[in-house]
Amino acid sequence: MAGSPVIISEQEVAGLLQYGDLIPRLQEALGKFSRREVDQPVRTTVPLQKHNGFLGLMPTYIETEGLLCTKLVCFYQREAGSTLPSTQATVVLLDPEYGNVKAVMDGEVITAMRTAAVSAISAKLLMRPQAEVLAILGTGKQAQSHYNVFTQIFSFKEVRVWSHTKERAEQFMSSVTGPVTPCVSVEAAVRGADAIVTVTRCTEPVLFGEWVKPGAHVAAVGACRPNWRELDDVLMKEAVVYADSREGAATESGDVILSGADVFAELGDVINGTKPAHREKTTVFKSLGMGVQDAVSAKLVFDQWKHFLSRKLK
Ligand SMILES: NC(=O)C1=CN([C@@H]2O[C@H](COP(=O)(O)OP(=O)(O)OC[C@H]3O[C@@H](n4cnc5c(N)ncnc54)[C@H](O)[C@@H]3O)[C@@H](O)[C@H]2O)C=CC1
Ligand SMILES: O=C([O-])C1=[NH+]CCC1
Repeated sequence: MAGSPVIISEQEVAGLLQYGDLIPRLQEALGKFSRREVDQPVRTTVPLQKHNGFLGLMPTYIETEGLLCTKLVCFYQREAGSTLPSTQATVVLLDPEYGNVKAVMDGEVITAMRTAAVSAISAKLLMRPQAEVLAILGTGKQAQSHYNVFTQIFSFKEVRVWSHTKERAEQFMSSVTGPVTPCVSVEAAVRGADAIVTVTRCTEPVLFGEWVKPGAHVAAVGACRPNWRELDDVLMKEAVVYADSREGAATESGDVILSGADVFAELGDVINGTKPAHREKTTVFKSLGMGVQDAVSAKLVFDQWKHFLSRKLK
């Protein structure tokens, strides 16, 4: 019989989700997605014109796991200096047999951590093993989660960060626990970098191919609308381009659509061994974010939550 849904708060999700559990589950899910074992349409978006944003609906069903889930995410192009959040997300887990809601949980931590974890998987597969310098463009929530996971699983000698405002760069520097070099320009941040993460709210290119070291790996995380850009045409055309979802990139990514670049493979194809990882070349991983990533993250949270509850009741 269907019970009442449980509500899991942002603090609880943060306490229950660990990169060590998340990364292998996401890697497995990306492989399944590319083997067409997941029902997950491209995100539906409803424009919120008055507020310069979108509501994204991200349903997913993995029949073999009995996993039915949807995320609701609002994302905005905020004015410079706005203190309002640029994304707000909620994840809903359902029982596929009864159709009832099992859990409603905060989606902020899930969105921050699963996106960074997927970028880390792209770097694990596509970055040169001897990579020494990481550059992060942007200093918001995604910049923080990317800093955390990249410094946790790789050994960079230097991490550089660029922000379009000095205040945001200072805030970022004081919020992270490890060393970081602030840079005055994008060019200064990315010249000579082996890995570059773009996590800005830019709608025009901010990262130019002429500055990128040949053989570098770029995880391009922002610019999730067909007319938004973070990377220029030179970089998109020179690099081997991978995406989380080929269909998603063709529908939502301004960097892919407006540059006319080909998507060589999905990350899942590399995981499945059906497409090669061109580590020796300049690579771009175009991340749009997928419902399947939220679904497996939410299942992890819910399973952990039930585990702790049953221990408490003993
Ligand atoms: N691929 C995916 O799965 C996901 C992508 N995103 C995208 O990642 C990006 C970052 O998200 P959050 O960190 O949550 O946002 P945030 O608002 O916390 O941080 C955005 C950063 O971009 C900077 N920025 C804003 N306007 C800029 C401009 N015109 N030029 C350069 N920098 C600018 C801000 O100073 C800040 O450092 C957004 O584009 C968001 O839509 C977010 C969630 C998931
Ligand atoms: O996957 C996601 O949650 C998002 N992608 C772009 C904005 C939010």
